[in-house]
Amino acid sequence: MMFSSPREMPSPSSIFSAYASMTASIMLLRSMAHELIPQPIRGYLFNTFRYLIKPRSPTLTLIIEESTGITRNQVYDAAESYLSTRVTPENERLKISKVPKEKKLTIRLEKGEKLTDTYNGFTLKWRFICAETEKNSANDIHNSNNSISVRSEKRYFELSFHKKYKEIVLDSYLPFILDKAKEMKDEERVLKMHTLNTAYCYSGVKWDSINLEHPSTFETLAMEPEMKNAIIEDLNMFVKRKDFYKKVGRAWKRGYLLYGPPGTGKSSLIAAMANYLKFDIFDLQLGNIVRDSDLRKLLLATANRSILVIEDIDCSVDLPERRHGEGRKQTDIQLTLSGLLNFIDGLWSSCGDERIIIFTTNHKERLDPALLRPGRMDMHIHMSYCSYEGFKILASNYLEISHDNNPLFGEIEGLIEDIQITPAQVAEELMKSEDADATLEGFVKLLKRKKMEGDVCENNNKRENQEKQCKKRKVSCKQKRGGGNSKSNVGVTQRRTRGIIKRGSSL
Ligand SMILES: Nc1ncnc2c1ncn2[C@@H]1O[C@H](COP(=O)(O)OP(=O)(O)OP(=O)(O)O)[C@@H](O)[C@H]1O
Ligand SMILES: [Mg+2]
Repeated sequence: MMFSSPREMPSPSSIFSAYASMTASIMLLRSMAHELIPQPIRGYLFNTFRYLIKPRSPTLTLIIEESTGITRNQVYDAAESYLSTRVTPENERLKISKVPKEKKLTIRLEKGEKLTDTYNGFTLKWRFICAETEKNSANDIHNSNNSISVRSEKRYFELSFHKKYKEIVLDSYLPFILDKAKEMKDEERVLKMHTLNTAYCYSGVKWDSINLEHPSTFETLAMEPEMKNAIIEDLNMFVKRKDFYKKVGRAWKRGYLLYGPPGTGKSSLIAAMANYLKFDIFDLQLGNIVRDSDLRKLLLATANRSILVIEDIDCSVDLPERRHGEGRKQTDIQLTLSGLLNFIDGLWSSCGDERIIIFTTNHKERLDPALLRPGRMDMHIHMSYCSYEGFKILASNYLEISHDNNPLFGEIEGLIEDIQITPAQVAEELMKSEDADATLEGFVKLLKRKKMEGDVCENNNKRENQEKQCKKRKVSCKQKRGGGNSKSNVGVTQRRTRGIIKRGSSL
């Protein structure tokens, strides 16, 4: 269609006639297409045309369905947990529930609820959708008269964000949500302590479990900070090295030997490790196991992500004699600790992941050297008497005081390093009263008293040692003592090394 001059405006009648002729052409084309192009191709062309002319949206929406068909969708479950922590005052309807074993209330979004989250400085919009669907039951397809329609709910999340963040969302934001949800699940997990039930002695022993409610954590544990950090680092390294263990062909396990006097926190450290890793504890009291077959059965019944504890192994190594004394056949007794370790190694290499084994003893020197040789246990941890660092942790836990707000700390620092006092004894002293000053004064008196006793004891030991040395060298001890400056020994005590960690080459 042409206009007489480019400056001339088209008249309404000419616009109308142009529109009419364009519509007529489209109608003609449509009817020709109907005649000439088959239906499926026509549909395809129509959709393509629509796609091409549709205005582009900058937003990408991901649909996260509850199930993948066969199994649950982990992203959905993770998003559900994660979003419960992102609830804002904008939300109007939330679902709240609690089941008996859970510690906390569970919060979930109600259908239709929306949430806005930010990640790396950009915004993401979440919407929870719950759509009701109606399906005919499969059995009734052939029998339309009796067809039963089954109502079901389809639940999913819609996650919308700007398209340019697609990579970040897929590679970083969603993995972050998966990790976060795992962390939350671990936190909520109720840990179990499994002990042997000996009531089944004749039909074999079995595990009984109770909730592990030991409150010990690395924060409450009185230990040298370097030693504590070394243990935490070792545990962190262990849990993240699944692929490494697989690559080098080793069982994914770690062994710790805790040794030291009673009351220095060996059992507390085990509980702290379990609470930190969220691992269950299996407390294997070897004294209650009679047959190898029972031991095998018990070990097979332990779960992954667990700590197998064998306490007081210096007592357990006498097992054969004890059993023999009880009238058991020698053939029943094939258990030595290093034999047990080999056995566990073999078992866990084939069926076990993320296993920790901990032996404790009060007398390391009494242990079978085979157990102590390098490579047997990965870490030897010496739990020793309370140091000043340990005291500070206990004082803060029990009395909520620190060296900044109490002048007696200086005096305690000077005294405690020279005295053999276990953290258990310190804890007991600090629990005596709620009055922090009075408690610390009493504690200082106790340390002074102990120091007096300790000095006498240590000086006596020194004299005995000197005499032994003198005898060896066939020199008269009296002569030497007479010539020496005996005063120099008075009041001098040696500082003990507290908390030694020896690392064996890994198992
Ligand atoms: N290092 C520590 N840090 C904090 N508390 C401790 C520590 N050591 C001991 N305690 C306190 O003393 C109590 C007894 O300690 P624990 O049972 O851990 O000692 P243990 O070394 O296992 O003793 P045993 O050799 O007799 O089994 C604990 O419940 C805890 O209250
Ligand atoms: Mg103990």
